[in-house]
Formats: sequence, C-alpha cells, structure tokens
Amino acid sequence: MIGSVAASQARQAVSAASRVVVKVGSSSLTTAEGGLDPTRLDSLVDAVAARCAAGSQVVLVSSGAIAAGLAPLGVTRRPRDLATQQAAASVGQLALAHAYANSFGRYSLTVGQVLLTADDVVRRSHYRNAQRTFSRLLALGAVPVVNENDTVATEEIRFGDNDRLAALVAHLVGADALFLLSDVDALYDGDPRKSGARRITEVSGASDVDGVRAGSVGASGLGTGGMASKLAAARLAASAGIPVLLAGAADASRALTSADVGTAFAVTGPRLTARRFWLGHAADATGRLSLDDGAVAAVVDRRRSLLAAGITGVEGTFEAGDVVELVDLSGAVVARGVVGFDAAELPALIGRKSGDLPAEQRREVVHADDLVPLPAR
Ligand SMILES: Nc1ncnc2c1ncn2[C@@H]1O[C@H](COP(=O)(O)OP(=O)(O)O)[C@@H](O)[C@H]1O
Ligand SMILES: N[C@@H](CCC(=O)OP(=O)(O)O)C(=O)O
Repeated sequence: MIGSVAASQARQAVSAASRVVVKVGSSSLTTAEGGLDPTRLDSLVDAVAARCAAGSQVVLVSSGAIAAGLAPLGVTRRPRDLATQQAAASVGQLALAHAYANSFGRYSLTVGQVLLTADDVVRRSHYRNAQRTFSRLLALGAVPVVNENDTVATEEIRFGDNDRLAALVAHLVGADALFLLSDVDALYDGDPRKSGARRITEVSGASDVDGVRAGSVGASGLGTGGMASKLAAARLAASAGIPVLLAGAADASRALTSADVGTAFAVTGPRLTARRFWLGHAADATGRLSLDDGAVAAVVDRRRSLLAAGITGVEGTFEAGDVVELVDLSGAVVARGVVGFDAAELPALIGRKSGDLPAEQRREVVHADDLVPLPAR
C-alpha cells in the first residue's frame, strides 16, 4: 500500500494502541427486517475479545437500540417520531445489553452498560463524573458498552449521532485510537452505491477529503448520520490527537489486529487536555462573539486573549463563566472559550481599546488559557 508516512503511522498507532474505542453502527448489528443479528454481533465480539486478550482495554460504543427494538414491537419501519423511537430504544437497548453480556460471556468478559445523554458531556461536572465511571470500569477489567440514553433523551438534548458520541468518548476515556466500524468497508470520494466512487485509504489532512461527498443517509435506513457523521467524527478525533480507522464491521478482526483495512486518519493536532477538549468540542455554547480580522489572527494564529477592541457583535444570553463561540466576519466559528463578562455588559465595551475602559472592566473578554481555536471545518 502506497501512502503518506503520517497515515501509515496512524495504522501502526491504532494497531498498537493500549486503550481503544470501537464504535459499531446499527446497520452492522441488525437485520433489514429489524431485530438483532446474533451472528454479526458475535463476530464483532470475537474481534473485540481478541483485542482484549492481546492486552488492550476496549470501550465499545454500540448503536442499534432503536433498530433492535422495532421487530419485537411489531414496528416495520424506522419511526420518525421521538416517542416511538424512545419506546423502540427501551426495548432494543435491553436486547442489545443482554446479547453483549452473553456474547462477551463466551470469553469470560464482563460488560458494563453506560448510557449517556448530551448533558453528561456538555456539563463539566458530569463530564468528570463519566470519566471516573469509565476509568473504574476499565480498571476492574470490564468492557464498557456505551450508547446514548435514547429512552430519556429529548429532541433538544440528543446527540442523535453515535459517531460523534464515540469521538467524544474516545477523548473522555483517554483512548489512543478510535475505530469506526460500519456496513461500508472504507470512506469513498462519493456514495459507493453509485458507480465510479473511489476508495480513500488514507486521510492525513483536510486536502485528502476536499471534494468528498459523504451522504447523510446510510444504505440500510437503520443508522442515523450516514458517512457524513463518520467523517466529521473521524476528523474531530484526529484533530484532538487520536488516530482513527474507519472500516467495515465485517473486517473487524483485521481492523483490530493488523489495521490493514479501511481508511486510516492520521492525527492532525496535538492531544488536548480534557478541559480544553471539553471546551472546544463538548461544552454547550450559550452565545457568540463576532470578531474582526485582527482579533481572529490574534486568537487563532498568535494564541492571544480576546480583547473588547476586536469584537464587533454579541449574540445570546450568557453570564461570565459560560462557554461562547467566537466567529469571524463570515460567520464561521474559529474558536470557543469561557467568556469573562455577562452578555448584558459587553455591548458598551466592544470595539473599545482597553485603555479607554473603566479600570474594573479593563481585562480580557476571553482569556487565552480559556480559549480553544478550532480547525477550519
Ligand atoms: N463517501 C462515502 N463513503 C462511504 N460510504 C458512504 C459515502 N457516502 C454515503 N455513504 C453511505 O453511508 C453508509 C454508512 O452509514 P450508516 O448506514 O449510517 O452507517 P452506520 O449504521 O454504520 O452508522 C454506507 O453504507 C454508504 O452507503
Ligand atoms: N442511539 C441510537 C443510534 C444512533 C446512531 O448514531 O446510529 P448509527 O448511525 O447506526 O451509528 C440507537 O442505539 O439506536
């Protein structure tokens, strides 16, 4: 295989990683009629158990609750309304947990179910609580099996996308690799259901995925985000220092051992501390500050604090200590950070030089230590 050094290093890194997150999609665990496919679930578990036996700690993020709950409830098509999805998830998650407990039991491995809501990662205290739970489960030798808590998640607080959840969990547990397993064997430059789509084996940076058309609806109609959410999640993890392998669930065994299948994503940024990752990617932003070009260059390129002089607009209702997005003049989010003023105070300050401000307001609007520049999306 010819490829960039960074991507081949990524394959080595995911192959050798000691703590990994493996995410599997609904379409790889369930049948077209609805209901779990025990054969495919067992072969995924075979691959995960082999990786555990080789000395790695594995966190499994498994979709499939809604899809698995449809057949037992006599529902023939994936429901669109939240209440039926929640009912299906309630039935399906139980079936999923039961199937995993039995299947991992074949290897004398104990599973622990972790159902997360968005609140568990957007609130800093909940984030740390989840970290402690994972850390203890792993220390005790269990395999955490994670899903969104679909049964109670409301439309407003849903992730709705386990690819993103898996990237967040990978950082939260301090994983050294993320595997995204799906019903397609790799990333393609266009929908592989159409002819002419070209397989992409390595992604070392944004230019490798320029022009890639990643659909947001999967072939099976069982999953939620299609390839678009996988690509976004892989890039998110890679930007936070975690190499990613996107591969077919049918190739799980090779993916988790030699990693010589699928698409490898090389890391594109340094490993962030838990707090900076939370701030940049998980926290809920409650407002927006618009920045002029000089301020964008200062905070993004020179990693300086944001001062009132470079702010051109304020949106949202927030208090000092909340997380806000910083946007450039085109409206693109360039950074996120903890704001030092209430929203009500800022309109009187913006655009003014520090020296012109009253002494008690002469401070950074967002301090450099509380600010995380984001890669261009
Ligand atoms: N550029 C692309 N590369 C690969 N697959 C794509 C692409 N665009 C769309 N797809 C479709 O996305 C599907 C995977 O998404 P989905 O079914 O939601 O997966 P999962 O259930 O594993 O989360 C593939 O089966 C494929 O048909
Ligand atoms: N939490 C949902 C799955 C959401 C999701 O992202 O599904 P998928 O696209 O199959 O990974 C469930 O268990 O049904």
